[in-house]
Amino acid sequence: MYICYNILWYNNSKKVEGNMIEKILAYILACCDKEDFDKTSVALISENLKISRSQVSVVLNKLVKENKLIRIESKPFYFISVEYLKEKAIPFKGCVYASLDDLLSNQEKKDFEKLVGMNHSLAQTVKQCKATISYPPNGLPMLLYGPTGTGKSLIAKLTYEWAKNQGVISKDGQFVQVNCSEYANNPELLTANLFGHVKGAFTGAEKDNEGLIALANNGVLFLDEVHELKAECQEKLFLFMDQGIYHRVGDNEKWYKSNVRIVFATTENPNKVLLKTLMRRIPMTIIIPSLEQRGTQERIELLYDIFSREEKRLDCQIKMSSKVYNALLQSKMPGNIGQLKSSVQSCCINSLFDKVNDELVIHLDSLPKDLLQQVYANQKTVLDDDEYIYVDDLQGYYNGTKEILQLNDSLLACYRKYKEEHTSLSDFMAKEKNYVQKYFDNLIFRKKESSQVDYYNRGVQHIFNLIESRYGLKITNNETLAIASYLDEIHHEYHDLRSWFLKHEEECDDLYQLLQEEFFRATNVSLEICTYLKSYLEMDMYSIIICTFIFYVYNVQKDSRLSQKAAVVLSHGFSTASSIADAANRFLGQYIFDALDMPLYIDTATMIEKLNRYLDHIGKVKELYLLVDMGSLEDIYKGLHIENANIGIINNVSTPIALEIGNGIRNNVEMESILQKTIDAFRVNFAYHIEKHQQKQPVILCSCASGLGTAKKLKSMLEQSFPDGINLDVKTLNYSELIELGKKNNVFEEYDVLCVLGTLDPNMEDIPFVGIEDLIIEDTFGDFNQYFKDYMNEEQLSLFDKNILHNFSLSNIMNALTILNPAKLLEQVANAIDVLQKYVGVRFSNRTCFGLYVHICCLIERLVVSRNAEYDPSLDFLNEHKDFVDYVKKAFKQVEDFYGVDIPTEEMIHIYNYVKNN
Ligand SMILES: Nc1ncnc2c1ncn2[C@@H]1O[C@H](COP(=O)(O)OP(=O)(O)OP(=O)(O)O)[C@@H](O)[C@H]1O
Repeated sequence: MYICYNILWYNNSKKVEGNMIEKILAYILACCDKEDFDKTSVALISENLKISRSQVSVVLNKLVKENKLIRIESKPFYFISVEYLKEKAIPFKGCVYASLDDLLSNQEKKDFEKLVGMNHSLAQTVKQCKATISYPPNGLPMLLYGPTGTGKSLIAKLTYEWAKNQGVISKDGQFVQVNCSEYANNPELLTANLFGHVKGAFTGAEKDNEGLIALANNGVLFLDEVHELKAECQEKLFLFMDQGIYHRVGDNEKWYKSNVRIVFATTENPNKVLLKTLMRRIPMTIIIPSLEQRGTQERIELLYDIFSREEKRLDCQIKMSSKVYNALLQSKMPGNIGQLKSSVQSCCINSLFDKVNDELVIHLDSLPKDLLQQVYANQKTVLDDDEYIYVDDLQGYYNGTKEILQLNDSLLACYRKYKEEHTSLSDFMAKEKNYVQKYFDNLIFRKKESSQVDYYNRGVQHIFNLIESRYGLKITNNETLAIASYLDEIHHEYHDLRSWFLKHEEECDDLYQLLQEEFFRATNVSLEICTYLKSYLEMDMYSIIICTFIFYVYNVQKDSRLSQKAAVVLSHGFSTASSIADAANRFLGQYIFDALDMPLYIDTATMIEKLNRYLDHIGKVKELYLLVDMGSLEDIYKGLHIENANIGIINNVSTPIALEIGNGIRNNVEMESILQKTIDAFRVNFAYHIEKHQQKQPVILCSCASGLGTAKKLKSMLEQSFPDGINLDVKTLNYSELIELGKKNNVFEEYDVLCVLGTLDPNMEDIPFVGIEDLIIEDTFGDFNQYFKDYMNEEQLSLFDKNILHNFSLSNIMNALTILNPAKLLEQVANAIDVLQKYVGVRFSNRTCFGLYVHICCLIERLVVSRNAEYDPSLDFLNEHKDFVDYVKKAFKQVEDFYGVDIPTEEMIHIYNYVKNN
């Protein structure tokens, strides 16, 4: 549909196009001036200006993208001029609104909109409050539990306001707040105030008092600091909570009724301070996070919220020095948001006399004493350059381009470049993969402790277990966590993401189309992941999210050790091949077949071209099964660009044939017998052909980031592990050459590299990597022998396993690899790694620990031996991962001092990669 519009669009001359845009803009502005907003629908613009609907549509979309129009998504859509909104000083954010009311009447924030963090750290809290207060028929009691100053009272009040605005409680229902701590020494008075009393009930009770419970009838009673409520008073509440009836103090005869929703709040552990019988009656306990748990963005937003109120109150602009800003942003505040608020207010009071021309300037000396002390204790803050920050600027800081939107922008920019400059598809993919990988890496290292992330994490784990069994695609725990954090970002930035997407929808769909055509398997896997996620999270999976997953999966997929065999159904017709492949994959319960749908009248050359593009993307395979519908088998295989693999082609494909072949592939049956068995079973008129390409000699490549010396020692340990009579070749290669030249290294030209064995994954396309740690740990070394199945019989394989287990014990490796005292070195490195785990806040798996032990021990030895070697300072890495470098420095200080070495930044990158792949 879009393509069609585009053709029309470009067919018009520029001048006509310019006139048309002007005309439409002027028409919409005139309608807005007359407040005839509903005359700006596509149909009415087209009718009044006599321009075709499709042209109007294209212009309107373009103008929304350029921020000249706002789109109101009612039925039908209509459009508001941004010039008009600016003239009328009507504030707006984003370019799409659900209704005109949303845009025009929603200027004053109402109920939860006043709560900073409602879409972020408090999103779950707000959801819980809304659900509890509106639970039929009369809401349920709830308890807000969190440290002082975290906003419990505010949340209670906003819950009440929300319920009133939604009509959950009636307009006359009041919010009645009682602070139980004020009555700590006089519990009887609290009882009398709550339940009311009759005249003469106690000394001083000169007249009847109906009490706060009666006052809160049809509204909300908020009992703050409920831990101060004495046990007798808690007990008195039970009957009221159960049946809504009570006696006034001094009158045990008459029953009173009140319909009240109760919200409790406490700073103390409710299970310790409240009666169990009371806790039983409160079905919902909502935990409110501390200021520290809210994250920097939200803290800035809070600062903006508090400061802008002070600006209104003082009727002036406020600016603060960057030191003040840093202190307010970074200081520890046990009193949480309450303390942040009072600190800001005290800054304003202390600076009041420095007000010049309606501008209040806040310097460091206006900070409250406790913050000032923290500033002096933290030299870094004091040494910052002094600049001034206006309160209005803060908005830009927390609204600043969100990382997820930045990622999307980068993905689209790269796609645009690919289209405009016709760069190669593989370069384009490499760049896109990089953006996604970098983004996910950052997520791994960002703090992400929230119940929401935990929830996503469990879901992602479950989904990837399913994906692993179907597609053989494995991801690490860290990757699961990164995906969970990505979903958390989607959830938090949903509104901005949605606006972004609507603005770029057409381009995202184009990108998706390209990926779908070129990257079959990654697209299929991603679609399946997104379908699961969609039902799990109940959120729309925009095409840009699916594209992100495609890039991600494409990257992970290349490491998959199961991709040694590929099978593709190739058939004429709109979706014949896809249908066969899809049905077979479903029956087999595993993803075996890709599909290439071919137009009916495609010639053989074009078909082969398409097939070759497919082969380029699937990477290295040892066996390729081609299931075709017709055509000469010879013509096809002769044109294929595939090396070092056997190709089995069979014609007259159908679903049963695909099933038979898929079953053989799944059970690892040899190619020839699969195809012969299929022919025998179906006995129809079809043929197969196997094209055996000459095999290069197999080789195992040892290459270690810790140096060529380590690689050579590994080679000899591996050779000693081969059973007698096995003469597989093992070669070594310098790690930096491997990284720099990749598959252009001669060894790849001459040999069929089965896998790379070493200390750090060189991340090579299609070449599996086995870390030494995989051989040390019994659970994972089993994966290693799969590369030798074609070269050893069962008996030899089992002997090989035993030898590996014995030769590759940690102590054997250490003894073989270092000349330093291995036990001492290992102990020191292990201690340092323990400390590093604490700093980065991530627990390393056994596998990562073993990998790091071997890698770092070898590194230390290398540094000791080549003390004067020069290293690249890797400034980019230093800048991007300052914290990590600091952690490593601190954790390894003792090791460095003991051996008199300095771990260079270049090496930190390797350590970082280990931790990242944890
Ligand atoms: N999320 C928020 N957005 C905006 N302002 C907030 C937020 N949370 C708290 N505040 C403000 O911080 C101050 C302290 O909040 P509040 O009194 O509600 O905390 P509390 O948890 O009830 O404290 P306490 O336990 O000491 O009674 C209030 O002025 C409140 O308006």
